[in-house]
Amino acid sequence: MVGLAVATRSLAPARFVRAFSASRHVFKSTTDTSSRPSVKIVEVGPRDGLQNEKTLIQTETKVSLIDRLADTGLSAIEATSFVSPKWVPQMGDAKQVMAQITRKPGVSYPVLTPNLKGLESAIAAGAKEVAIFGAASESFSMKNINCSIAESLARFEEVVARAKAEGLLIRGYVSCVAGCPYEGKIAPQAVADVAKALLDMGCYEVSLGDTIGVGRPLEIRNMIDAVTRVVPVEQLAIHCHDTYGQALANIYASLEAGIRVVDSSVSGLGGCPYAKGATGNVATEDVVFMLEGNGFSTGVDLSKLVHVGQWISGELGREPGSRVARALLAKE
Ligand SMILES: CC(C)(COP(=O)([O-])OP(=O)([O-])OC[C@H]1O[C@@H](n2cnc3c(N)ncnc32)[C@H](O)[C@@H]1OP(=O)([O-])[O-])[C@@H](O)C(=O)NCCC(=O)NCCSC(=O)C[C@@](C)(O)CC(=O)[O-]
Repeated sequence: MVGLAVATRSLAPARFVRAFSASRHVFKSTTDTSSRPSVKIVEVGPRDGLQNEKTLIQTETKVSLIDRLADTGLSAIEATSFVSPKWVPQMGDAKQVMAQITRKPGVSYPVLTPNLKGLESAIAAGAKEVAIFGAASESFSMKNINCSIAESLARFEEVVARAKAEGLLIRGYVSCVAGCPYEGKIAPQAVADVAKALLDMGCYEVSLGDTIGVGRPLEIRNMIDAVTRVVPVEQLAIHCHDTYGQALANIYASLEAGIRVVDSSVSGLGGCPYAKGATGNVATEDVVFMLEGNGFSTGVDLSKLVHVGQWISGELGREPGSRVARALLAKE
């Protein structure tokens, strides 16, 4: 908790110092932050968080969100996606977003690219990292990217080859790792097969997405065990939606399995347009609070992050979705 306390003292308003101090007793304190293992957070709010918003959000709001997030210490911020605007209209300003953000040194701004057309646009927009996104469920793959799993992998091979030729980093996603909105339970082996295919084609990391938030810790652990038989745990990330309130528990189970990269969304924004009823990603504020209190270091300034979450929630006309933010703001 010392990392948090230090950040709070130097950067936050006095009321936050009081709020954090009041909650400090729940943590085991350590003075040596350098000895703490680090967990990388991939902030997906500007993409996964906003893609499902029904009302078109101004480009300048998206840009401001990304720039504010970069100022919290986050080192990876998924900025947008170069998908068909007919499929996801909210991401139709991907080019403008990439042109207007301030790229902070040390921060990566990955973007989603489902096909070569998206990749070429991403390259033209100056992206240095792209993400391809497959699924462990045939039905979800059809609904989300209009092709079978096998077709998607063949398509991704082309995307990866071209991206590598441009010197880009490529991240992979597997959706529906615990369940599918159309097929129900998904076998861990199906997840392992797609994850391995993505890694083999050249992804540096594969993020395991519980797209509809139905997984529970034991199921998530069994799924990770199946995946780590074919993919090194160091190359995995976990991506939890919080539909059934299991996200933090599932992340904890993933940490126990050795995963050290966690995707999350500021203020718990989000939901997938092709996964009806699924709520947002786990809130980044809640993940940071849990990790920092459990001996991990995230490099993220929680008080700044809470303010960013409060700001974007205000822009969207709703209360912050993070439990931690609500608790701290209530103390103001
Ligand atoms: C993959 C396609 C394009 C196939 O869609 P399609 O209709 O089969 O594609 P197409 O090749 O037949 O093209 C149809 C039209 O789209 C255009 N088009 C084609 N590609 C692009 C592109 N890249 N950028 C811009 N335009 C594009 C193309 O030019 C054409 O335009 P038209 O000739 O009709 O005017 C479509 O299904 C699509 O865009 N899907 C994206 C869906 C999506 O973004 N879903 C959310 C992200 S995944 C997610 O949220 C899960 C994740 C990652 O967070 C992890 C988890 O939680 O599990």
